[in-house]
Order: sequence, then structure tokens, then C-alpha cells
Amino acid sequence: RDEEGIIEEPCAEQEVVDEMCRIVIRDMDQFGVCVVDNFLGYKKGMAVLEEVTDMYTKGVFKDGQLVSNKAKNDLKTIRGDQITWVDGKDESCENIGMLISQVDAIILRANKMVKNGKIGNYTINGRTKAMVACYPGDGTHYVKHVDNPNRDGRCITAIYYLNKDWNIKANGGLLRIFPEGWQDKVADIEPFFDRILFFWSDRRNPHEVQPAFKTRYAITLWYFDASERQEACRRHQAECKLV
Ligand SMILES: O=C(O)CCC(=O)Nc1cc2ccccc2cn1
Ligand SMILES: [Mn+2]
Repeated sequence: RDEEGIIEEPCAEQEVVDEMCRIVIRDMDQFGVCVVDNFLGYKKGMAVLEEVTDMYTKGVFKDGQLVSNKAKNDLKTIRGDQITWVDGKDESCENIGMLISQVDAIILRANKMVKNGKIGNYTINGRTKAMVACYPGDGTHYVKHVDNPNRDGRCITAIYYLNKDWNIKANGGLLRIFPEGWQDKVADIEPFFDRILFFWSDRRNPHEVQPAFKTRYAITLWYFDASERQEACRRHQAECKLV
């Protein structure tokens, strides 16, 4: 009861958040990977997409990661995704800011909801800025990798996709995860509009992006585990002292 004695009915919003948290907790515990569709809804999803395409046309994206084409043994490096970092506070990306707070709400609430108070035995206390990525669609891909191979503190990767009418056969750009312990099975995630993907950032989830033949946008957030992050910073300071 609040001060006027009126019982606060949890609003539909809160019930939606709670239901989504239960799905994230269940799937992360069971598979280490979780996909939720219609995360923001069409209108909000489109508002985020418009901000990202505006940024792209304004040319704020830096050149992509240099990816050597080892597979074909030629040294030609090809550009992977083009990225830019956004904290969602400036007015030109308030909708990206809204997306970030929605993801925060799910992650932080899920962290509270699980039995021993920790999702996946983590205590999540922070995250990176949002990394907005674009694959220009000229066949660029991203080689198989692990986001956090050496305990840098990042425990959950959250990727929000913005690609309307995406046809995997024609457009490629499939995200393939090779979850540890799944034997030879893989998780194939199509980068569909208004879809969000969560997965453990460490060696449990090596993943790759297959060549994309249409402009492919995604926004990634990495969430920190308090103790692993603290440990990584302590190690980093020690290394800095050694230099
Ligand atoms: O877009 C997707 O479906 C995932 C792409 C992806 O894995 N991106 C990515 C991008 C990265 C950029 C810098 C450092 C580490 C990184 C790790 N992963
Ligand atoms: Mn990655």
C-alpha cells in the first residue's frame, strides 16, 4: 500500500518485464543463449532503427575491424563490421537510450529474481556503452571468436537487431553460435528486426557472423560481473605498473 492506502497494481509493463525475465533466466540457465522477439514493439523499434540509419548516413561509423582472410591464405584484410559507441544520453540517440534502459531493466530485474539472487551465479553491477555495428553488406563477415576469452569482467552479451524483412537465403548475415557442450549442434540466429539475443560472453559461446549481402545493423551491450570486473581491473593496474 502506498501512503494513500491504494494498492499499487503492478502495471502491465511490469508484468511484461517479469515474464521476459523468467524467460531469460530459464533459457540462460538451460542453454546459455536466449532469443526474445518483439522486444520493443514495432513503433519503438522503428524509432531506434531511424536513429541508427541517421548515424550511418552521417558517417559516424568508424571503419570496421581489420579481419585477415586467413581462410584463403591471402593477406588481403577485409573489413568486418563498422562500429560506433553510444551512451544513449545525447538527444540524437534518445531512442537508443530508451532501448538501453529496457535491456538494463530486464538484466537487473532478472539478477534479482533468480533464487540465490544471481543470474548464472553473477552479480551484475554495470555494463559497457552500446556498440552500434553495421555490416555494409558487401560480403563482410565476422570470424569465429569469443567475446570475453580472458575474464575481462563481461558476463552477458546482449545484441538487439534492427533488420527489417531480412531474408537469410538472399541476405546472409546469420549469427552462428557454437555453444560449448552442444556437441556438433549450433544455434543459428537470424538478425531480425526487434529481436534481442542474450548469451554468456565467455568461452561457452564462440560465434561468427556469416557474410552479409545487405546492410546489417545491430546494437550490442556487454554486462559486467562485479567480482570478475574488479579482478580484471586489479590485474590491469598491476600490468600497467609493470610497464
Ligand atoms: O552482430 C552479431 O550478430 C554479432 C557480431 C559480433 O560478435 N560482434 C563483435 C564485435 C566486437 C567488436 C570489438 C571487440 C569484440 C567484438 C566481439 N563481437
Ligand atoms: Mn562477438
